[in-house]
Amino acid sequence: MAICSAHTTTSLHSPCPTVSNTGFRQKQVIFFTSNRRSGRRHGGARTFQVSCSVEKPVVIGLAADSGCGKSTFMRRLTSVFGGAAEPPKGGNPDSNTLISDTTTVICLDDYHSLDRTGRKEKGVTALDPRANNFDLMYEQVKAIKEGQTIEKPIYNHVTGLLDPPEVITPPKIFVIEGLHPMFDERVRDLLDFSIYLDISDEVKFAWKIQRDMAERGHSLESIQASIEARKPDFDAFIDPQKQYADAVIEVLPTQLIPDDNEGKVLRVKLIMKEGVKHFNPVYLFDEGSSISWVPCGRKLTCSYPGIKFAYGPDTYFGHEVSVLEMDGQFDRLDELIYVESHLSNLSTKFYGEVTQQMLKHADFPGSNNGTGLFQTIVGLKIRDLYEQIVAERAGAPAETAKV
Ligand SMILES: Nc1ncnc2c1ncn2[C@@H]1O[C@H](COP(=O)(O)OP(=O)(O)OP(=O)(O)O)[C@@H](O)[C@H]1O
Ligand SMILES: O=C(CO)[C@H](O)[C@H](O)COP(=O)(O)O
Repeated sequence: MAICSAHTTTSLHSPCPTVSNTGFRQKQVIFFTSNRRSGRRHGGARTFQVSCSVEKPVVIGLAADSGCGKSTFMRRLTSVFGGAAEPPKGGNPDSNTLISDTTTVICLDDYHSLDRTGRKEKGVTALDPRANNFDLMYEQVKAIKEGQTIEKPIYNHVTGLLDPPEVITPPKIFVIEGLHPMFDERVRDLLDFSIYLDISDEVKFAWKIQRDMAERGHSLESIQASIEARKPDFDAFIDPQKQYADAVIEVLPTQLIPDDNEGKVLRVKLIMKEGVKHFNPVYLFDEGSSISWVPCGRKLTCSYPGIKFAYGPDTYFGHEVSVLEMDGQFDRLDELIYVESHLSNLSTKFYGEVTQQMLKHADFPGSNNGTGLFQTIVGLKIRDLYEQIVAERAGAPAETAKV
């Protein structure tokens, strides 16, 4: 079993033992501290007493712009593993980290090297690599992957300052989510699986308005200005990461309503890279064929503008991919079972698990459309990938369900 949990005393840089060991060991912790005013930081090693064991975390990267559904996706992923995720107990109330029994999700905003004032003074956005410490990101993700405990900085979104670091111990599944998980080649190479949430400008705008106007009291003009100010850096540093992703969830305006500008009905594509170890793309009806399917009728209730699925092979940044697409939205979530029964390679443990997950989180954004459906499916694929990696390490073939 994997987890190295930190206590508060003890020794130096030793990896977890190579045999299962539930006793305490002394261990080096890689950390960085920062000066709130200057944004300058220094690093070092502190020693902790830790309990170690052999299993090393599987590392997942999730990239997207701010406000594009990363937190919602993470809640769906954690739920697939059966637990609820919470901030570290007794830690900084403004921590960005979420921990469940199986997963630890860290937010890469914590590797901002410049605080809000520092960025303003230097005239750079948080998306600019110069505002982020990729060396530390790499060292700490690598350390976690090797089973070591780290002391990770915290970027406080409430104050805009860099807070004192928090201790992160290696979980079974370590998720790094944020703006740049695939930007730095060294970090990218540590990922066992990567996902990019590709939200089109029109949809991003609609979601931002919904959240920032309704929930945060921002004006329409300020939301528009903030999106436009970020756009050059988004195009230069964030968007190109999608070429490296093993799965991309692309969210576009519907094609079912001519000239739709409401952004409520969505066309969502799940782009799955072929040939990725431990990842078999989902397919509709017949693997490798090109399919167009309108399921509305006796088994699926559809009000205007209906629902349309498509599936087929394609290329994406020179890679062979399979693409599953859903345009439209569900009227009745319980009827999703009809769609689920026509999909294969879902990596569910039992018939209807996708539908069950979707019903469980019917109140999450996107539960009535392809965003929720594909996020749930990717969550199941990650569970499958994790189980295969663990079984491989143990020298046994994974007992994975391929419903
Ligand atoms: N699938 C979806 N359908 C509709 N709206 C969505 C969807 N996903 C997210 N949103 C909207 O976007 C907002 C942000 O979602 P979420 O908090 O999951 O994104 P995030 O990427 O974690 O944001 P941030 O990085 O700013 O914390 C939600 O409050 C909701 O308004
Ligand atoms: O792009 C972002 C990722 O979440 C944020 O804008 C960035 O982290 C800066 O945060 P804040 O706006 O709170 O200073």
